[in-house]
Amino acid sequence: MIYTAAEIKQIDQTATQNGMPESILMERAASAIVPKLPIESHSTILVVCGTGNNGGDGWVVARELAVKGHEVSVWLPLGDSKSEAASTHAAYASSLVRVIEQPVATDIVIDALFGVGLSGPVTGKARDVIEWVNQQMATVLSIDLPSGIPSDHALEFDGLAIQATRTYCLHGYKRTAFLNRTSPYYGQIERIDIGLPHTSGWSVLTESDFNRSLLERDRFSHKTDYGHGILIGGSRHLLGAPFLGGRAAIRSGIGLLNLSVPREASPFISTLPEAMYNQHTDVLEQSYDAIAIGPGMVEGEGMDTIWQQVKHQSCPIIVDAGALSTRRFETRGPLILTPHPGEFSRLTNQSVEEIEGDRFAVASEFAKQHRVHLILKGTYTLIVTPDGKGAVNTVEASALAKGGSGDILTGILLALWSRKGELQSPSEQAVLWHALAAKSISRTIHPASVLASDVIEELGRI
Ligand SMILES: NC(=O)C1=CN([C@@H]2O[C@H](COP(=O)(O)OP(=O)(O)OC[C@H]3O[C@@H](n4cnc5c(N)ncnc54)[C@H](OP(=O)(O)O)[C@@H]3O)[C@@H](O)[C@H]2O)[C@@H](O)CC1
Ligand SMILES: [K+]
Repeated sequence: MIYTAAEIKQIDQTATQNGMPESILMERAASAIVPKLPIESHSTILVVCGTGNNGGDGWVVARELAVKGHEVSVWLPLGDSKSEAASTHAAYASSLVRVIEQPVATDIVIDALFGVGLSGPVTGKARDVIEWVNQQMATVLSIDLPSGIPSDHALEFDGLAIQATRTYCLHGYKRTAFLNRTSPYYGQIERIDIGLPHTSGWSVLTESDFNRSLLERDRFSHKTDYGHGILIGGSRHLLGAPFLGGRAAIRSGIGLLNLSVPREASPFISTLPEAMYNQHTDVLEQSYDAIAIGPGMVEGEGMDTIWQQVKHQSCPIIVDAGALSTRRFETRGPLILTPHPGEFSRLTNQSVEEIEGDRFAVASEFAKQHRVHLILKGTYTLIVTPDGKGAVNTVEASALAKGGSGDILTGILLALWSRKGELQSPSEQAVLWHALAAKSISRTIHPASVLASDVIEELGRI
């Protein structure tokens, strides 16, 4: 689960009001973190504590490590704790550890300077403290967040934050763990359960969330059980995209596929004989289980006429690439938009920087406002439902950073949305499948060298 700072504060406050004091939550956090710390018996440890509750967590971790016999120093560069819970812990812990005035080089630095209480870019003496930590050769282990990293968005982040080796995120992840500008500071991330209830609208997708039963087939099934979709794509100069998308749809198990392509694509039809063909000028006579429109299309070239027909269908409609260029949100069935940040910038009139700096909020707001399913692509693709809730894909696959990848995702989406509503979260499963196939093929072909068609062939191998 992923939380904003305000959500964490609310959860914290509810717990406190119901008899679960912050000091106990700090105990819980520390007792869950300490066994996970990669510390050897001879390691020297410096815990850098700030004046808030993040510093309080640091104090309890320091105490526990000292009790276990480690050599622990605590540095309070910003002065004594201002929080009551942290002060209580500090009072006892300071009798067990060495409190130092000047920092010394150690093997391990535990960063408990700032957590979710940071507001805006770091000011004052803390800037020097962060720079000092970043100059050390030590393993840096951050509690909750790398200090200096904001929790929710990167819009005001000025680049000054602790570079962690590893970050232990308390209760849930923070949004900035999945933003391009801030995620590198986290190092490896690990979530720490502190026994509080989960209430977030955002979840994290990992490899284990991929539903492998997607690839199962009933021995008595028929092609119509797996859906009939149509992919409309291509333009005079972009003829490959619909074929990539169509092949991906078939490799993702679609029962029947129509490809609607421009007349100029005729020479390529023999490359995908498994599909049935239409031309863009044909009338959409049949009803389909899902429609995908856009790969390789450009505005003009009959797009408006095609859209007029498509929008009256009541099945799910996946809109990608060229078909995203104008704001078409009125459909009878579910609408699934799949923009990359540049396309999303044109849809929202916000800059790519604004989108990338605050993806979760911008994507959620847009999905709610237009009542659409949104797949905002990127290293951490967001999959958002019309209620503004969503998930972030954390299966990273650098092989997907090339032309053709989006067409493949559209094909997988078409296959999964065609399956007559039998699937839970077809968009999430499509994004995971796409990333897992790319990750899998990258084990035998270097990611720089992987072709979009290699990813398609891998879909059936994961
Ligand atoms: N439910 C949970 O998950 C639980 C979470 N817990 C922990 O509590 C942490 C949150 O603690 P928190 O709210 O006390 O804030 P925290 O991050 O320590 O920072 C506050 C300090 O930052 C300072 N400061 C602010 N902005 C600044 C700036 N721009 N530049 C410089 N300074 C700035 C501010 O200074 P002030 O404004 O007061 O002068 C204040 O001293 C959370 O991350 C987790 O570790 C657990 O303990 C319990 C359960
Ligand atoms: K921290």
